This record gives sequence, C-alpha cells and structure tokens, in this order.
Amino acid sequence: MTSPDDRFDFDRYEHDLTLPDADVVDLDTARANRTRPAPRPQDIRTDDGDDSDDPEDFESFEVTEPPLGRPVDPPDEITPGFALREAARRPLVAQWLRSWRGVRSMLRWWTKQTAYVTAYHALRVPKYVAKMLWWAPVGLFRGIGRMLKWATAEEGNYTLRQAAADRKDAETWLKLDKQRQAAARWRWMLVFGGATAASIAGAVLAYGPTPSWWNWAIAVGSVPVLARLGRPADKPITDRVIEGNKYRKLTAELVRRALVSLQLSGINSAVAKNPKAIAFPTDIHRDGPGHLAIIDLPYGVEASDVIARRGRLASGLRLPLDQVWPEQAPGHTGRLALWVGYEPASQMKQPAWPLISGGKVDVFKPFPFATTPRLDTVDAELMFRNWLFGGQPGSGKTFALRDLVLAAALDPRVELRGYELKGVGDFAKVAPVCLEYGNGFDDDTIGRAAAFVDWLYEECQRRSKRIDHYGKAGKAPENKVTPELASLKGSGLHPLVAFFDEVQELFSHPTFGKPAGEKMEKVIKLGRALGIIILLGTQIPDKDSLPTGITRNVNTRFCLSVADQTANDMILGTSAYKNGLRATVFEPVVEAGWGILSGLGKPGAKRSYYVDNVAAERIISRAIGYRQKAGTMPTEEEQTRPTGPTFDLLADLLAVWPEGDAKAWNDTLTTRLAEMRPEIYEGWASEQLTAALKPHPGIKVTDVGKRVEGKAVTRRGIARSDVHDVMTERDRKRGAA
Ligand SMILES: Nc1ncnc2c1ncn2[C@@H]1O[C@H](COP(=O)(O)OP(=O)(O)OP(=O)(O)O)[C@@H](O)[C@H]1O
Repeated sequence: MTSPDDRFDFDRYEHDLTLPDADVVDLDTARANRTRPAPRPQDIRTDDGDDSDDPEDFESFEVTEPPLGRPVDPPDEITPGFALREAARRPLVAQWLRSWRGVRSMLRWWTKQTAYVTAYHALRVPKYVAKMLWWAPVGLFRGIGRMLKWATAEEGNYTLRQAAADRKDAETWLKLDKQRQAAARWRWMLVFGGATAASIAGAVLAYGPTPSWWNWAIAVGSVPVLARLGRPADKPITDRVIEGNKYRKLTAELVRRALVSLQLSGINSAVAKNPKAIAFPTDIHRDGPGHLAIIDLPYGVEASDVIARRGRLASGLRLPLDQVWPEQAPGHTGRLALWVGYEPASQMKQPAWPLISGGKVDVFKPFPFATTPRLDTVDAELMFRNWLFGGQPGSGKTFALRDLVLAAALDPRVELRGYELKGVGDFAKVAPVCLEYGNGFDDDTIGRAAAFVDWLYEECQRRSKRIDHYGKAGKAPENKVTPELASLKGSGLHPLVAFFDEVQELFSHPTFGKPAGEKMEKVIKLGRALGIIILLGTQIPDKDSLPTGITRNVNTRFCLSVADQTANDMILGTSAYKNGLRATVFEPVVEAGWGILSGLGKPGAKRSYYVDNVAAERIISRAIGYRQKAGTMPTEEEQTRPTGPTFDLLADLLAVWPEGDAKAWNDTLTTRLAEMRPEIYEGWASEQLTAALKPHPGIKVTDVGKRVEGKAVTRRGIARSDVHDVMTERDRKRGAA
C-alpha cells in the first residue's frame, strides 16, 4: 500500500509552492548552522555509535529543544550594580559598637547580668561547699582509679589485642603488647614519681614549718577539682542561674519558627514551598539592649499582619510580650523589623528625663519626650501641633501630658493656661507659671473651663487679625507664627499652651459639653498656625466624651493602655488597630507610661519619661527663674484661679432667700444679694443671675407665678430646693477632691 505522500508529485508542483519573494533555503545547511542547545540528560542516548547516520535505525531519533525565541517580556532582574549595592555587606564594626548608646547598653546589660550571676552564686556558697565536700572523696578515689588505669596503658590497646587474638594473629598481638609495655613503663614511673612527690608534700604540709594558709590554699584549689571528678554527670555542683524564659539571641531559625507559628496562611504556604521564603536582607545584629532582625516576609504578606499578632509572635519565641517588639521596617510593606530586648521592657530602667537636670526648651524645636523599647530618645514637638492623650485610669496619661506642660514651662515665651478636671492636683506644681489654672470636676470649674474654650476661640480671632497684619508687613511669610514673632514682645503671637486633663468631664457635661466641643474643634483647626497649642487628656474616648471632630483634627496622638479596639481607634484613628497599632497590649499601672505615639515620625510603642512631683517642682523652679529673667512670670493679679471662689453665689442665695418661700423670683433675689454684698452683686438683674447659674444645671430657671396685690404675676425664678441640692452635692465633691 502506498502512502498519500508517495502519490504526490513534488517536482511538478514545486514552483507553485515557492512564493515569489521568499528565499529558497537549503534545509541541510540551515539545520547545520542552527546552534544546538546542550542535550538534556534524558535525551542523551546510551547506545554506542553515531545513530543519526545509521539508515537502518528507525526507532531512534534526535531530540532537540525547540528553538527559544527572544523573551517577549524579559523578567525584571536586578542589575549587578544594584545587587551589589543591596548586597548585605557585613558591617566593618559591629552594630552595637557603632554608637555610644549601643556600647553603654551592652555594658550595662553585661554588668547587670554579671552582678546577678555573682550574687546568685554567692548566696548558694554554703550549699556548694557541702556538695563539694561530699563529692571530693569520691573524686579522689575515682581519680586514683583513672590514674592506675592510665598507667597500665590498656585503654584502646586491650581491644585491639583481643581482636588480634580472635583473628589468631599472634604477630600483631605481640607487637601491640610490646607497645603497651613500653608506654606503661614510663607511665608507671611518672605515677610513682608523682605519688612520692605528693607523699612528701603531704608530710611537709602536715608536719613541716609551712604556714597554715598553704593547706587552705591547696584545699580550695583541689577540693573543687576532686568534687568535679567525683560528682555524677547529671548532678552539677552549682545551680542553674536561669530557668525557663530568658533572653535568647535571635537566630534566623528562631525567627522563622516564630513566624510560622503565627498561622498566617501567606507565610505558611510560602514556607511549605520554599523554606527560604522568609529572608533576612541584613544579618541579625545587636541593636541597643537587644537584637534586631530585619525580615523580608513572603510575597504578599504585610508586616502589619505580623505586628497585629505580637502576642502569638512572643509565644513563638517563648518570651514575655514586652520583650518582643515587631515594627514596620522602611523599604516595602513586607519588611518587618523585629527587635527583641535582653529583658522585658517593664524591667528595663528608663533613663531620667534630660530636662530634669537642666536645659531650656524652644517650643519651635524638638525636645526629649519619650523612649523607645530600645531606650532611644524620642523627641516631641509642640509648635503647630495639638496633642491628644488617651488611656484608661492608671495608664500614665496625666504624667505624659504633664511632661509636655513642664517642657512648655521651660520656654519663657510660652503662656500657659489649663484645667485639670480630675481635681487631684496633678498639675498643682505647674500652677505658679500658669496664667489660668483650674482644678476640679464641680460645675463651677467645668463652667470656667468652658468659658476658657470660648476665650480661646476669641483669642484665635484676635491672633488671626495680628497674623494678617504681620503677613502684610512681610513678617509672617506663611501666615503662621514665626520664632521671631513669638519672641517679639507685644506681638500678641507668643506660643499659648492650653491643657485640659480629663477633658471628658467637660465634653460630656449636660450644659457646657456640646458648645465646648464645637468651639474646641474650631480652636484646634484655627489655632495651630496662630501659636495656640491644645493638649487634651481623656480616659473615655467615645463620641460624647470626645467629639469625633476633635479627634479627626488633632495631629499628634499618644494612646496609652486602652481596654479595647474601639477606644484604641478613637484615639489613634480608624484602622489603627487593624494596622497593628494596638495600645491594648499595654497593661495599665504595670506598664504605665507605655503607649502608641502617632503623628511624630513612624508610629510605634513609646514610653513617656517619668517625672515625679519632686522632679516636677525642680523643673518649675527653674522655669520660674527663666520667666522672671524674661519678664514673663505671671503676677498674682494676672492669674485666674477658679479653684477658690471669692464669693459663693449658692451660699449667698440661701442666705438671702425669702423666709417660707419654696420658689423665688430672680429680681427679688438680686435685690437682696445687692443689699448683702453690693461690691459683687450691685447692678445685677435677672439675666445676670440666670447667666451666673449656668454652671449649675441642677438649678432650673423657670417661670414662677405669685400673687401681687391680688393679681397673678409671672416672672423668671428658681426653687430653693434646687439651690440647696446643688450646693450640697458640690460641697460633697469638693470634700472628696
Ligand atoms: N512614664 C512612666 N513611667 C513609669 N511610671 C509611670 C509613668 N507615667 C506614669 N507612671 C505611674 O503611673 C501612675 C498613674 O499615672 P497617671 O496618673 O498619669 O495615670 P492616668 O492614666 O492619668 O490615670 P488616672 O486617670 O487614674 O489619673 C503614676 O502614679 C505613676 O507612678
């Protein structure tokens, strides 16, 4: 049977198949010219001879790789120059030796560790001595036994001789025995020599004229050695210093294990395919009092995914939570910086605040405010910033807020005004340099705090006119307060720091809360460029206690320990928790001062400097000195002190109340008040009394009807029981404070 190909007349149709413009190619030459790719192992034939020339061989055929075209889309390969730059070169000098801070923290850690180990063992010396005395005799006999065994030179040789005997190899056996005898000869000589010398030394020590401390010195030198020889291998003389959790030097393996233990599918599936999917672009190295690992996570895994699982990571490393500090590393979102301290942060001693011992502050420049887990200093700024401090009771927000107020006090240009609405006097030390200061959570103080917010708004308006004026004069190029304008006496544009601690008391107040919140939002928006710096501290971050308009506009936030995600995000902003900024990991009281600082560089965990009342007093006395020199110390007349009212309206009202009346008209009351204290109440009408009673929402000003000469007359008035109740409550609160 013929195949279809056999029936085709190639010669006849050849010219029809050749295209006019096409080249006629000699296929044999073209094939010969084609560069052959290297054969793959499976293509290499093992039969001998050149089969391609064998016309009889129909089963074998040449296998060549299909010719590869040019890559359509060449892979982005790292160019050699770039790769070289990126290559992790080992640092010439170890990282920890490069900075004084690194050396210091290393030495500090080492000294601390050595001191601890020394003290630990020193306490146990009696126990060690008893153990040594117990095991030393055993060691003596064991040592003699070992020496005798060594002298016979049987070790090793015996087995070889036995093997020769088994093989019936007499010649080898004799050679080996001869060797043993030669070795044993000089060993025995040494043993006898040593034993004689030891006996003589013993006799001299026992009966000779040697001082007794020699005996002690020899005992101290030899007993531990003998005890070491005598004790069983599993019973060390000394106790282990560290059990369980301890500092572990970070290794790539440890980090990989911990990351895999997070159960992040992106990490686990990548590592299952390629164990090197977790990469380390630089060596793990010492960094401050701990080790730092820079980690490139598998493709698609974000550093924030890991940061959000800090607890699991610490578990994977078998370390306490506050020893493990993952952070986003610069470069790309999948690069993680994992710092592991030598010891938990709660046990690391924070250095003292540099501003306690000396130094002025320029609010236009950064000053130390906090430390990182590595004990690096974090600088804060005040100018053109508003701050929000949030945290549950005992988180340390008042102390952190006070640090900023103390720093501001050290700049004599700064005007300080503030309210502490908790009423315990945390800011009392700062009061002497404040132009306005209030302390308490009674309606009176809260009312004044609200009035202060109104005043701040008016101050914004005044300042904006001044800025406009100086801007036209070319002295405020960006229509902002400049250091020159701030220092210019009489410019009215000096920095003004207004602080409100426990501000939730103000914003959640039934009367003043809403308007104060709205005004504060405006002040925060307008005041920043005008040199007005608002510092707010709150413990209840919900929309009533802290209007969202305020949180949105505050540019610097310090979120200390909070109970839940909602509180966390109220302070740090939406999605902060999701992005791994979680102040919920800090424990109140135990980790007081720790929080997430955002708005100043890279957000992360920071601990505010701890300044106690004694140190605060020292700082303020220095601040008073600077202010007196600069002529900016507020005089007593200038200072507003709402804590001790010069008159007590409520008490005065009760004193002048018309006998037997449950309700009284405002007019009647103001007339009687003016009679009693004309210096204060002279000229008061009904409206003044209504306004003065505003801080006391418990006293309702209503229409009160009375009969005057037989006719019913209605005027604005109040009830005695309201005044009485509010006054009792106020006095009770004051007593508690
Ligand atoms: N940076 C810090 N380092 C160490 N301890 C601190 C630090 N800050 C505060 N503390 C301690 O924590 C305690 C509570 O601090 P603080 O009064 O500031 O907390 P708070 O959050 O304002 O709590 P509360 O609302 O109950 O007043 C302080 O008495 C102080 O001893």
